Amino acid sequence: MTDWRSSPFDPVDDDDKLKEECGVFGVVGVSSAANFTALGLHALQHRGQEAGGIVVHDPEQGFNSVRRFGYVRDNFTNQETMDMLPGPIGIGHVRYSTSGSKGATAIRDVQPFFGEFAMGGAAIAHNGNITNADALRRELIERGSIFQSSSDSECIIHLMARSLQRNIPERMKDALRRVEGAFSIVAMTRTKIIGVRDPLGVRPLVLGRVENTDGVGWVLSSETCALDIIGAEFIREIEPGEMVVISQKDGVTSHRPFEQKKSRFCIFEHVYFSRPDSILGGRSVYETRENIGRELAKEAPVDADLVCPVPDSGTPAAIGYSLESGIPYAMGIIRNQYMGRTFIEPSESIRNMGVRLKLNVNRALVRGKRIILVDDSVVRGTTSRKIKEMILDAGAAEVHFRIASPPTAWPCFYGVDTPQREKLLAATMSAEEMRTHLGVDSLKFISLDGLYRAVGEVGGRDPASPQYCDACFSGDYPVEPSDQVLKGFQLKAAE
Ligand SMILES: O=P(O)(O)OC[C@H]1O[C@H](OP(=O)(O)OP(=O)(O)O)[C@H](O)[C@@H]1O
Ligand SMILES: NC(=O)CC[C@H](N)C(=O)O
Ligand code: SF4
Ligand SMILES: [Mg+2]
Repeated sequence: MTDWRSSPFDPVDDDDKLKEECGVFGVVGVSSAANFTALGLHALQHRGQEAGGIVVHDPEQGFNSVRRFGYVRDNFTNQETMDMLPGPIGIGHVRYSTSGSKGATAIRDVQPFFGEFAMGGAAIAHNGNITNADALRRELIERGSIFQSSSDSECIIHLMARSLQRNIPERMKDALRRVEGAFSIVAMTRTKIIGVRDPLGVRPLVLGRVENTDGVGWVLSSETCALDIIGAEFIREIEPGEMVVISQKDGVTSHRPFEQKKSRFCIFEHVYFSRPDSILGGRSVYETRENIGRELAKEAPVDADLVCPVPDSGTPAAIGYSLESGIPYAMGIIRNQYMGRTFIEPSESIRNMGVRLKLNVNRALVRGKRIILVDDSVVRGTTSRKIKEMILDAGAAEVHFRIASPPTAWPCFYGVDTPQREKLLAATMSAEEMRTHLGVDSLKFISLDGLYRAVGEVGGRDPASPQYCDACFSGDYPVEPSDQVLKGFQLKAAE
């Protein structure tokens, strides 16, 4: 196996799932920024369940922070903790690691990160992944930086420290011009929150406005679902390559620190990561997923009795498939609501058990029926293989898998923790080999063009200049993952 991920700074590859990413949130101009941030992070919990943190600033008590492993609801609901976080301005982060330590192993890698500069303190929360982080870290360490964590995101703080600019937003601009890869960042100073998206806008970030007893407050969030929970109004998306600097006094100012580029938003946000009640690119994620299901039904029809989703993320696509095909929709698999979005399993047997703990077949419904199972993705095939066994055990006559994304054949280096390439089913098997491996009657994936049509690109994917990042399907990386290439990762062109 190629050891293209190993470096002293890399995590141990102990996990096999395509996991979520991180969620970032910030607010200014409210009486208790920590309460708003805790609510916002709770709404973004699907983006990261390993750990969460909040940093606030209060004119009298200065900066304070709490960073903990686990869920927001367990860490940021008790009064004692919240009393430690006073102030009208704050930012927060929920983490799924892509770099540095994984899981609940090193609290020092939990964000937001904080730095004290000549002009005052600043904290940053980062969603994404820096593709030249190893190179930057080496350079910074050689020049005297003392790192506190093993996270890629910490490089930004050190780059800011080395900048000669006189204020924090300008130092951030300097720092981020050196950073490659994907970043949606929410940062704060004593009086301002700052939101930035990388030039390609790979990760989402939105701006909201919240009226409260203290007047008008401003909010930055990974997704709009976190605006809803605090009663904030969705104003707009932060644009790719844009930096907004927001204070209660001056409102929102927009800056363009980078050279303008054509955007390459992550197409998988539409398929899986974002919450279905969020708005992305002017459209509800739910609506897009239903469209994906409709496209899939057009591309890959099959005669069957029932369309059943693999809950939760397969549900809207299954509804779309059913509406388009006219085959009735049914809840053939029931999800245990007490299981988190992703069950992190250390071994194959526990992994299989994880699927059983989370999903169960509705036996009475599927017996003797030809079932179409719709899921959003097949990564390693653990979920699909187990579900197929369970549904055949329950007496289904046929099982047809329909997948709402193309085969995942390449790792993501932009903020989603994917297994090594060798562990991705589609990296080593053709669609027919995967069908045999999973032991199903048929297996079809939506085409890349079909997916583009479903997200609103009527002409499909423009191969000369793709409208989205789709590297995990196409191997076409919009930013070269330079650290990985140095460690031996083979790009498609090199194969
Ligand atoms: O092929 P695999 O390696 O099994 O990975 C693919 C599965 O993982 C995800 O589900 P997950 O259970 O993580 O989250 P969900 O509840 O949001 O669907 C995804 O929705 C697929 O069902
Ligand atoms: N998923 C993410 O966006 C992770 C952010 C950052 N790279 C970390 O590992 O903490
Ligand atoms: S590689 Fe896939 S998951 Fe990663 S940013 Fe691109 S489309 Fe999204
Ligand atoms: Mg799933």
